[in-house]
Formats: sequence, structure tokens, C-alpha cells
Amino acid sequence: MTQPVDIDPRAGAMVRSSLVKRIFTNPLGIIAVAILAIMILAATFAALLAPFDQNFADIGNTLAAPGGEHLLGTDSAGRDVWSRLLYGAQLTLLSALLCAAVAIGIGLPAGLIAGYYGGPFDTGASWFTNLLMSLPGIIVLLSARAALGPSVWISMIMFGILISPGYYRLTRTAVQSVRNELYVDAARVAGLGDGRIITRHILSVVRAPLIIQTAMVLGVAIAVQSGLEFLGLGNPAEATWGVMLSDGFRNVYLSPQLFVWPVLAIGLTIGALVLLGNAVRDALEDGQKIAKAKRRATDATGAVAAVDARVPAASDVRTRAVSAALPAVEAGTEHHLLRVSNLGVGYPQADGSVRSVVRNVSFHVDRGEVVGIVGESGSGKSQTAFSILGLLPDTARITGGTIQFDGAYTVAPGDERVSQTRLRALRGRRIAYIPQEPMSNLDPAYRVGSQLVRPMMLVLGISRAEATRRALDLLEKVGIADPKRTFDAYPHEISGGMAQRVLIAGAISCEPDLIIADEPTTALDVTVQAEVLDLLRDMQKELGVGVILVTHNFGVVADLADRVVVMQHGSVVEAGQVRDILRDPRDVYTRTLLDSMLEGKEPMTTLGSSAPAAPVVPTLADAARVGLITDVAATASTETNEAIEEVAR
Ligand SMILES: Nc1ncnc2c1ncn2[C@@H]1O[C@H](COP(=O)(O)OP(=O)(O)OP(=O)(O)O)[C@@H](O)[C@H]1O
Repeated sequence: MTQPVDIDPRAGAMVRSSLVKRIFTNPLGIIAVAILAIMILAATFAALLAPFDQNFADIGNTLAAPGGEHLLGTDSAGRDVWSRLLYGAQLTLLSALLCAAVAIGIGLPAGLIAGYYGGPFDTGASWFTNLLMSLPGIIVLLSARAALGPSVWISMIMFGILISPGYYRLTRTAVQSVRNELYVDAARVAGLGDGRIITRHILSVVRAPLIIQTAMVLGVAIAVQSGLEFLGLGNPAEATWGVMLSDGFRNVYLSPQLFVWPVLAIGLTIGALVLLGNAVRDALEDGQKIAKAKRRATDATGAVAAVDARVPAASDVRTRAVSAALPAVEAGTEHHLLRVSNLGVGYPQADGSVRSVVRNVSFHVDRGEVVGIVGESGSGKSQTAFSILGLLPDTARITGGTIQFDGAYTVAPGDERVSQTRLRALRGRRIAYIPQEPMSNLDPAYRVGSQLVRPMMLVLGISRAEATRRALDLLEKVGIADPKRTFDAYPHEISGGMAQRVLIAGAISCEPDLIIADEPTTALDVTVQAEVLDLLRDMQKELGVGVILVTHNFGVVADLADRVVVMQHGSVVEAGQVRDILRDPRDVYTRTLLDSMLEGKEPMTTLGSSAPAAPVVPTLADAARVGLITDVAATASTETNEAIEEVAR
């Protein structure tokens, strides 16, 4: 199945790795941090550093020049300018922080929900955002001041609400760009709930742009606040830099330095915030360049992916509770691990029609059985697999049929959508998934080990130490030479082949009942393909799990599967034992599929067909020689070759 290959080590990873270090290698970053640190320290220790109270008035000493007991002189009311600057820093910075907190508090969660879920909330929130953005900000602030008084806190809360659409849009766009990433699907398949996926995998993507935006917003908040107070709309009883600016301007001819101090404080702080934002942006861009270079060096081969876990007792209970509300499955079919019956999937079109992409598909998988779904590109293999996993896009509709897992419906008769509630209890617990792009299924922001440990802790309810021990054992079991090093590595630090093994380890980590392997070898080079198929076969035999092997390659099916389902144009054209189908393909499409795979290559012998009308098709052994039996026959183990020869006999 075709999936976008995008292994973008996103901003979140950069923030985690060495963002701080990179900021401190940038001279502008150092200057910005130094200025801000001084301002914050001055604000924090204002009470200690200020020789006078902010409102203490030395009436007999107004507009005094700097020097003596008044380091920076006094204002028109005889108040100490240095003390007011320090207290002003407190109020100015805190109220700017309040503004940013309000904007983030509204914009971030709304953007996360709208970007992740879309739907009516997205529509409603976007409408409200547009409304907010269309309001003339300064008029709203002046009205709020007139109605609610001159408090700087109220002004900044109002301003925070007005600028929250900036955060909303930023977050929504970032989330939309990653919500369909394979590693997010993989996390879903691993059994993580939406809340955890959003906080763990999605939030990390918006973290960096959020930091940059906040640096800018703080600067703007200080500027707006000072502007309002400069116009005389502040509270003269509260020392802020804006109020001091206003006082200084009124006395600019009598005592010009009164105007200079607050201008300096405001200018330096806003400048430092802008520089900090730029330094963070530069650091992130540098980080991405470094990570891309590393990725090019390591991204040589592909691999498998998977995530899963065994059914913990709690989820059994949950599954049963959910099943209890459902109609009973057809009598006599309960024993099948998975049964897909007359499944139809379609996509509603603009003209009201529904484009059918899967029609009347039926097959079953029993415990310990490997069923291959084979067909050309676009034949509906992936849509069928995604229906079982509950990973169909929001726009997809179940147009008919049912899916049952272990005697209970996941798609009951009449359901239009796959029930996420039912699937959540199974995915990552009893149904594991091995996708075709290993790198895209590992979150670049987290170490490999943490991506194995977390689902185990969550699903099995075991401690971190126990999950870590199991993860290291599993990595060894799937043939990783240095499990500890891989455990501690980020995805971009391991090769595609290793990532594939990691994800197989994840898939089997909790002994699932069913593994859906989606073209698990497509992205791999030939040698690694053979190794991975060997590994899959070994694991399947050892654990006795049911496997659905989605592939376009008959060779892989011959190598691993017991039964095969051949699909074309969304329908099943032929199904049965692999041996029977390959010896005697009855449907013309199956024969064409086999023939086309041999196109341009001369079969060496022919296989007798029991179907009188069937054309001559090559033997599996021949197919292996000419390349049909893949890469497996050419490169895989003796065991594989023997299996193929055996089928051919
Ligand atoms: N989101 C979607 N919206 C509309 N049509 C879709 C969507 N996803 C898939 N399809 C259509 O469904 C059909 C079956 O696609 P599917 O991905 O199942 O094919 P496949 O057999 O897995 O092929 P491949 O091996 O190339 O991935 C295709 O015609 C495809 O265009």
C-alpha cells in the first residue's frame, strides 16, 4: 500500500536534543539571554534592590537629577526612578507573561483539538478565530479600559484573548501536518489513547514554534501595554515602564532623562525577546540540517514496524463489556480469530455518490495461521487491512458487511464506521501492526527504547524497570547485535533494517493474537528482506499468532502464507490454500498476476494444472529461479528454498 515516506525529525526533537547548547553558541542568543536574565533578576529581587518603595514621594525633591540617594533621579512626584524601574520590571514582565499565558491557554488546546479531530469543533473554532481577528484590537482594549478600569492585568488578559488566534492557527496547522504521520498511526495501533498521543507525539511538534511565537508575543505585549499607558490609560498608582514613559514624556523638557530610562528598559527587553526568538529559530534550523545529514548517512535500508501488546486482563474485561452491547456473531463462526464478511468500503463523493474501493470482501484468519492478501496496486488490500485496524480515514464509510475478532464484532451489521471504542480495546493489545515504512513509524522525537517501553508499561501495566528489561530482551531476540545502544538511540541514529527489527520487537512485545503485516519487506533491500521474512516466520511459529500478510508479491506469500486471498479492483477474485492457488490458479486475474511477474523471463519448466482450461504457468521452483519468488528465493535461507520446492512438488 502506498504511504507517504516522510521521516522529518521535527522541531520537537531538536528542542529536546541540544537547543539550549546551540542558542549559547550564537552570540546574539547569548546577548538576548543575558539581557533577559538581568531583567528577570531585577524584577524578582526588586524589593531587595530598590532603596525606596515605588510610591514613596520625596515631595521636596521632585525632578531631581541622577545622583545622591536617588541613583537615577526622581520623577515629577519626587518618587525614586531606580526603585520604580525595578518594581516596574516586575509588573510589566508579569503582565506580559499573563498575556502570553492567556493566549496560549486558549489557542493551544483549541488548535490541538481542531487540528487533531477536525470536524465541527474545527469549523466552529476557526469561525470564532476569524471573528476575533476581525475585531479592531485597539478599540477593544480602549473599550475594556473604559468599562473595566485602568488595570494593566485586565488589559493584558483582553490582549491575550485577542491574540490567541495566532496560537490557534499555528498549532492547528502543525498538528494537521503530523496527525496522519505513520508514527502517529503506529502510536494509535500501540494502544495509546488520543490524550497520550496528543501530549506525547503531537505536542512535541508545536513546542518549538510555540517558543518562538511566545518570545515575539511577550515583546508585542510589552509594547502594547506601554503604548496604552503612554497614552495615559494606565494606573498611575502602579509603577510600570509604560506609566513611567508617560510621566517622562510630560516632563521631557524639564528632565529629559526621565524619558530615557523606561525607553531603555522597554527597548532592551523587546529587543532581547526578538533576538531570542531568532536565536531559537536559527538553532532549530541548524538542528534540522544536522539531523538530515545524519539521516542520509543512516537511512540506507528499510524495515518493518510494529507495535503491540498482549491482552491484559483489564482489556479483556473491557473488550467483553463492549462486546456485550453488540449483536452476537453468526453461529459457528466464533472460533475464527478474525472473520471479514462481505466487507464494503467507500468514499462519498461531492455529487452524493459513493466511490466503492472494497466490495464484498470475505475471508477469515484462524489462530496460528498466515493469510496472504495479494493484489496489484490499488486493489484494496490496504483499505481492507485498515478496516480491520480501524485506521481508515475519517472520510471513509463502511458500505456493507461485518468484521469480527475473536467472536465479537468490530464492525457490526449496519455500522457505517469502524468503532474506535471497540478497536481501542484491541489495537496494541491483541492486534499488532507491521507497516512498510519503519522509519516513518518511529517518532523522531523519542529514543527507540522509550517507544518500546511506554506501550508495554501502559498495556501490560508493568513497571518501567520490567518493561526496560523486556525491551532489551526483545531487541536481542530480533537479532539486534547491541541492544543497549539501539535502546538508547534516536530513530535517525539507527539503520532502516534495525528500525524494522525494533518495530517487530514492538509488535511481539506483548504477544498479540493477530499481526497485520503490511508489505513488510517493500522498503527493504533484498538481503534485509530475506532476513526479515525469516524473522517473521520464526516469530510467527514461536508465538503461534495469526498473521495477515498484505503484499503484492506472490513470492512472499509462497514463502510464508498458508492461505491466500487474491484481490482485484476492491474484490476477492480467488482465495484458498497457497499450494492450490499457485499450482492451479483458476481465475484469469491470478494467472495474469503470476504471468506479469514473470514478464520477459523464460520459465524453465511448467506446472501441471488440474483445471482443464488453465494455461500453463511456471513452477514455483522456476519462479524462484527467474525472480518471481522474490528476493526470498534468491537470497533467503535454505529453509525458504526448501519450502518453495516443497510447494512446487
Ligand atoms: N483516502 C482515500 N480517499 C479516496 N480513495 C482512497 C483513499 N485511500 C485509498 N483510496 C482508494 O482506494 C483504492 C484501494 O487503495 P488501497 O490503498 O487499498 O490499495 P492497495 O491495494 O493497498 O494498493 P498499494 O499496494 O498501492 O497501496 C484505490 O483506488 C485508492 O485510490
